[in-house]
Amino acid sequence: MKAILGGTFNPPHKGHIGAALKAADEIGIDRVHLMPCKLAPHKSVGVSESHRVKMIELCAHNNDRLIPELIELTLPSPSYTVKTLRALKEKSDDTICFFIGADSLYNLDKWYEWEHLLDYCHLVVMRRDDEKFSPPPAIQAWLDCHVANDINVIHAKPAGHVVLTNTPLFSVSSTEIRDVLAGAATPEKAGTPNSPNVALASLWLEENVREYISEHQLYKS
Ligand SMILES: Nc1ncnc2c1ncn2[C@@H]1O[C@H](COP(=O)(O)OP(=O)(O)OP(=O)(O)O)[C@@H](O)[C@H]1O
Ligand SMILES: O=C(O)c1ccc[n+]([C@@H]2O[C@H](COP(=O)([O-])O)[C@@H](O)[C@H]2O)c1
Repeated sequence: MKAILGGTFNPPHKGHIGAALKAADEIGIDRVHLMPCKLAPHKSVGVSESHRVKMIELCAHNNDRLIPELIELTLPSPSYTVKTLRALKEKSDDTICFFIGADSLYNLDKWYEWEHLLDYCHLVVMRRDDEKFSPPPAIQAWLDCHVANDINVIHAKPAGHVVLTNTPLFSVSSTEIRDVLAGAATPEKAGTPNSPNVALASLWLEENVREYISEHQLYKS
């Protein structure tokens, strides 16, 4: 069984890693593959693919439960997940558990051929915010048909189910980190080592990722 967290990872942060490892614990999988997209379908990305890959490799270097999965960089863009899953299935028959945050789940019906996602994988949903779990009606109706009430089902079946995990909340996003780093870069907002801005980036970034960002002057406004 292969667990995959797809993302833009611009930059990767401890929210991605913490939530994914807790979700993996919950479903009884040891390792999580971090899969950077080539071009996110609904986002513009200001940082090069090679920087995003390097930052993922640095995260994997820190924790042997994390493995980079770079298949989307070899596929045409944009990175539509259903196409990626098909490509993965051509390479290996492994059962795939595709991890997404609850915010991604809420928008799932906007994804390319979204109703076919479960032909190729189980979806594992990580909690993302404080609010009550409240997907829009179309997604809720779809969940009613596919949610696995017993976790063992994803070990017994090759695809077709959604697991709603109970992962702890990691209240951070790449957007917040980018904003903080861009703000800290301007003279009038320049952070001191004790400022909340710098503290937030230090708190949520892996140390070697923070060093990499600083060395390559990423996210400066
Ligand atoms: N703090 C978090 N807790 C749980 N899931 C998360 C968290 N951050 C990101 N994810 C999930 O990880 C996947 C990849 O996220 P992504 O790389 O877009 O990060 P992001 O922080 O949401 O980025 P951005 O702020 O740029 O939109 C998505 O499915 C997203 O929902
Ligand atoms: O397939 C799609 O249409 C689709 C639309 C939005 C996001 N995704 C995938 O979802 C994952 C998280 O995306 P994002 O934009 O939150 O970084 C990443 O692997 C994207 O390729 C996929």
